[in-house]
Amino acid sequence: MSLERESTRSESKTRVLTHKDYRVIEKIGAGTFSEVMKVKNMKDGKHYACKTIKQSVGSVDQAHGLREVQAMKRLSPHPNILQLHELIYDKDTGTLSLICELMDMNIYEFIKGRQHPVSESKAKHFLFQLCRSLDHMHSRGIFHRDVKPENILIKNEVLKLADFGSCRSISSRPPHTEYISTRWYRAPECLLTDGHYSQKMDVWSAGCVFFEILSLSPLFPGRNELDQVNKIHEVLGSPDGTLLQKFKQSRAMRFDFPPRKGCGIPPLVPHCSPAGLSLLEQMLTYDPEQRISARAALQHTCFRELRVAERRVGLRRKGEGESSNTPASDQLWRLARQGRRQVRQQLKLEPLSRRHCPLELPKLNLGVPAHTLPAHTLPAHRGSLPAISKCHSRLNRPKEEPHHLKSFCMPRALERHPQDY
Ligand SMILES: Nc1ncnc2c1ncn2[C@@H]1O[C@H](COP(=O)(O)OP(=O)(O)OP(=O)(O)O)[C@@H](O)[C@H]1O
Repeated sequence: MSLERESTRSESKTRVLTHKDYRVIEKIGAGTFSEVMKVKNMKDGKHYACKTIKQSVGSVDQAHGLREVQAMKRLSPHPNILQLHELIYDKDTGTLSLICELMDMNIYEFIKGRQHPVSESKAKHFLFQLCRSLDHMHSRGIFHRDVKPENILIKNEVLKLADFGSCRSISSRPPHTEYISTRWYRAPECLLTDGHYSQKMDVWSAGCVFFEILSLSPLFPGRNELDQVNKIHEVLGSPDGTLLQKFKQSRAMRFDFPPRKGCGIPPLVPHCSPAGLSLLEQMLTYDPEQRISARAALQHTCFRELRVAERRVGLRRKGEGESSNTPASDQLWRLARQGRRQVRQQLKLEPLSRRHCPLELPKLNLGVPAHTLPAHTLPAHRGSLPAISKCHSRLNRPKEEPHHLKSFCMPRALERHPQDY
């Protein structure tokens, strides 16, 4: 078997190597479109994750054109983006494998079967890193479109966003016709418009993930798209007339919701601090234009301790000439924990008016082309959950509807059963 390996850094070099370069240790994950194995590099002795794409790829050029590969190359290196080490392409079978850094587990695995809630400081530390990865991505003109616990990987308190197979260029103009995002994490604009959504959809999904880490159950576990909208309205209420009108303008079919008041988010996470709740509510704002951006989220009061700790790590690193052995994120978390009591006391002393939630618009760097394979080689949608995922709540995690359901069934269902809302 001849395999071609291309370093992701020097794209011009292609060399033939044998399968002996990597030894498979065990299977660690599977998705609809890939299988992921833990492998050992026989040369450097290090362990990696090898993601083998199920669909065959026609050529090395096509492999480099895959949006997942393009996005990983464009976004790396970043402390919160999964690092692509190299690509391995088997000419004979058209099999493509992405050799990536190895992580311990995904966020779903981290929370499933837990008896005790994750502390808010830990959940915030994860969310901070997730917002950093999204801000980085959005500022480079790409949005992810499938942020969910299974696509967020962790190792030693460090979080990395993974699975860039659904990502899209921010500069590509809506309507987006592909079927995207996993139902429970799908933003209202994705559910209620014909593809008129943008990077704020990632912020919604991240808000759902934050809630899930805090409460150990999904916030909007819809059984289908119609039920998904219903679940959102149970909590947030139905959108007001102006917003509804805005959504309707970008949907071919008619839909109406009788006014409904939701229960709100606070009773669902009674243990969450006011600052945590404030950020959660801003991330889960129905109107994408009013929803906080990833960049503004990073400046939220909720992350003040982490920002302070980050500055301290930065200063310490500078002082040590960047030679610390402890990962920055570990140090950050430890420092944040140390400083928490101090900050809590400060917060008690501060007048309420100072606990504001600053808003700021993201700087978007437009113009990243979306690289896609021809339709016959690229899967039409990438929304389903990995086979290894098991139900951790009373409901099964969602299996995705086929593409045609997105286009036709949802509006008809809404028209036929407006009383459901
Ligand atoms: N670098 C890694 N380190 C450790 N585990 C990983 C790594 N990459 C992927 N995994 C595991 O494999 C699972 C599937 O990976 P991934 O989501 O990238 O595949 P996919 O086929 O694109 O999935 P999907 O069906 O969501 O599109 C992840 O949820 C994770 O548990």
